[in-house]
Amino acid sequence: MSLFPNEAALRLLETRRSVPTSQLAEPAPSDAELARILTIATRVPDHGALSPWRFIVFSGDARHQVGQRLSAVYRLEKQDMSPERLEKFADIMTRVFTYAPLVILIVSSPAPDAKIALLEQELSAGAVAMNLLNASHASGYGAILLTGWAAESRSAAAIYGLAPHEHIAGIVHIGTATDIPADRARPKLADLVTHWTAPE
Ligand SMILES: Cc1cc2nc3c(=O)[nH]c(=O)nc-3n(C[C@H](O)[C@H](O)[C@H](O)COP(=O)(O)O)c2cc1C
Repeated sequence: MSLFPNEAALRLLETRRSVPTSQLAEPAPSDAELARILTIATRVPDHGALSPWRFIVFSGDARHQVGQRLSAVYRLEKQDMSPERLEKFADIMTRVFTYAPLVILIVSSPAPDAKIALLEQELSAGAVAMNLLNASHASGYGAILLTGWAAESRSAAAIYGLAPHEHIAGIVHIGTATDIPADRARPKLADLVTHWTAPE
């Protein structure tokens, strides 16, 4: 017996693609839509039911305010860069959370003393990211998962208030797509799938 066969859901999964931040505009999901998207995002395989992830949401002015702080610590962290490059990238950091109207950090927050392997907990955070992208798509919004310095730097992590054992699994930018981007070439299944058979 199937729980919930749904051709429309399959079509939805088949059509999801990332929307570049340059094509993400207002409006963002409403608070109610966002609550539903995030609830769906948490519906993931999670060995030990640890919920080893959490979200930090940036909207409105908070996106500019965090950008100012990111830019300041970027300047401190990258003092070996040439002045021109430093200026260029520090300026980008002021804007890096403002391209889309809504930005969500997925924080991998593994339970420090759990018996479940760290990799399994981090994979669960990856599953959260994927569900978040699909739920955004199903809600009629465009989204993309990005990383980069703002996701990797420990100075940036301090700005978000991460604990030492936490990491950014991804930064998801969400908005209304101004255009439907062309799909990229997808991997050929035949290159990826083998069927194991027992040796003779
Ligand atoms: C963990 C992770 C981090 C990523 N970081 C970036 C990034 O910083 N910049 C980027 O252009 N794409 C990044 N990507 C790729 C995009 O999220 C996306 O997969 C790609 O644009 C292809 O789009 P698709 O989702 O339609 O396949 C990342 C993907 C993953 C899984």
